[in-house]
Amino acid sequence: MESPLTGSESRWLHVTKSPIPVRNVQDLVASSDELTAETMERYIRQDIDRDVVLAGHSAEIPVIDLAKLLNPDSVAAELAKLRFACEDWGFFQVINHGLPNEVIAAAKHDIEDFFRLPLDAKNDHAQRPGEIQGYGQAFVVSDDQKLDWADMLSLFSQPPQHRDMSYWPKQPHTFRNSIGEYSSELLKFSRYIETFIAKTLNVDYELMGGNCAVQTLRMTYYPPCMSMPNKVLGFSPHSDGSFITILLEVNSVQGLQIRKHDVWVPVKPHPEALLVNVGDLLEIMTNGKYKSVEHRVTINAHKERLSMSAFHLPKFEAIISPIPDIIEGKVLYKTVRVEEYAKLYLSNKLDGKKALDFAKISPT
Ligand SMILES: O=C(O)CCC(=O)C(=O)O
Ligand SMILES: [Fe+2]
Repeated sequence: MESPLTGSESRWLHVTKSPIPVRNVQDLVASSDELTAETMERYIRQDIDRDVVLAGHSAEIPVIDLAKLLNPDSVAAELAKLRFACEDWGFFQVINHGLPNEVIAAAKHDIEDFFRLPLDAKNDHAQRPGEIQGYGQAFVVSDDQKLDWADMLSLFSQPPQHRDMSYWPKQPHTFRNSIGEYSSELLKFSRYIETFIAKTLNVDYELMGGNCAVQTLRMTYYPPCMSMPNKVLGFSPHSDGSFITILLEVNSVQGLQIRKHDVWVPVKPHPEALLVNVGDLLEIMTNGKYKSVEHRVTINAHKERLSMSAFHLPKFEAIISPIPDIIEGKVLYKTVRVEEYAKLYLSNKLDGKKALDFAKISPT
């Protein structure tokens, strides 16, 4: 079947291809006799123990109530909370998000089912040769070539037009429907959140999220690591190259940590909430007022963690720059084309620097 993707969308798929061949972690864990010192070596990080982790702080991640934002009596106070969350945390939980429970339940169910499939069944999705790496350990390779202890499925999604994408996994057979529904509902939710974020800045929605046309979904499975859970990372420290990211913590197993004042703060999954974070492009547009905060995922000795991230981006042709009305003082970020930024972000050629650093205007 001919891919219905348009030019810029298929370019996105090209840039997400894995730069190095890597073994599928879930498969590796399943055949435990292969977990030798040699195979583990690529995952072990000697220095994670040195990082300070602040337990007991997770409850403080702001909780925003979408119902209160939609109520004229409570909107002002809730917007103040949202503004504080974006400035101070870069992360917030959203309750009363409006996604139907059954849509979330069906998506969670199918994500769990997908990762339970044997490897060749996961890979069984029609795709044009060489076009995308839909399933597998993708581009998450840190500079020292240490690998992340995770398996992932990345789907480019822009419902409802692209339900006919040729690379949906064939199993579970309800997957395309459940993930498609979730994706459509999430898009509606994101419009609200982007509108309210624009309101916290007193700018026009069209200037901000109004051009967020692209939603990419990434489902991640973090296998347990019995032998050395404190020596591997599920996801290396990074900030998201999106405008905003919306995370569904599929089975509510803890693992995500966010960096705040140079310590890692664990995020306690909130079963009723969606977790939203500020991405690099929103940081650029707000001239640094809203922070795209670094985060990572740790591994549990006994429990698997499953999550689904939805990255919201403006279309690839869009040009991003600090919005004049928001700038206080100096302009700190360059003007970037979304496509260029996405390529840089995914290129793994950053010499230890974050993509965001390249968008900063260096002080003269
Ligand atoms: O799995 C998670 O909790 C976070 C995943 C993440 O940070 C990402 O997909 O960018
Ligand atoms: Fe992330």
